[in-house]
Amino acid sequence: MRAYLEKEISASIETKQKILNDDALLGTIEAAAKACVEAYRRGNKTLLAGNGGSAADAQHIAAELVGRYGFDRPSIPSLALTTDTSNLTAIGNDYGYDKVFSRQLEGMGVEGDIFFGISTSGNSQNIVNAFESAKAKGITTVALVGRDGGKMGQMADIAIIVPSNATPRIQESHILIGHIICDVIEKELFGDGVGA
Ligand SMILES: O=C(CO)[C@@H](O)[C@H](O)[C@H](O)[C@H](O)COP(=O)(O)O
Ligand SMILES: [Zn+2]
Repeated sequence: MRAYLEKEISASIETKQKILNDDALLGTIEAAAKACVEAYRRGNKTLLAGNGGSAADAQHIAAELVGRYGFDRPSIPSLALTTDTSNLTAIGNDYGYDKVFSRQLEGMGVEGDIFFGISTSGNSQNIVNAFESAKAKGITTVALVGRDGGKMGQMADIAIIVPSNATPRIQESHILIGHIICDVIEKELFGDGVGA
């Protein structure tokens, strides 16, 4: 058992070490954080969606922004499209599960917003559809994905592709990256900034 636990923890660290060593990948995280800061400065918001564990990540990130991440400051607008069971069940029932995020995005997203689609495969159809709706509305798309990036990695304005094929390892890196982006947004908008 102990050896197995050590192997799993090492695999998580190795995935994060690969991110740290990948200059281009760090550049995509930086680009996403900058896009969010610029969107907030012009009065826009962020929207997020994912399935399963990635739904939890979407909600977690939105809550860091609306509530607080590291220090007290005004609320930062962010909406997870995974939380309203009336929307999810009505849209799923009437239009199909593959429309549960795109329909909400069409109703609540406005030009200049940022939409984060979170998926380990990059191929969840409800997020692929939401990316199409986002593009039609002038909403910037950020893919937080893994493996080869999937369809979302090809479609997104900014594709953050975690270098792993293991779903849990990809998710662990997604929340690390999500936390860092929240931290940068908070410090750039209401703190001393994070430097160049
Ligand atoms: O958290 C996990 C597995 O670690 C699961 O709940 C997982 O998120 C679900 O199977 C998702 O439906 C997978 O979708 P995706 O990451 O390919 O978009
Ligand atoms: Zn999981």
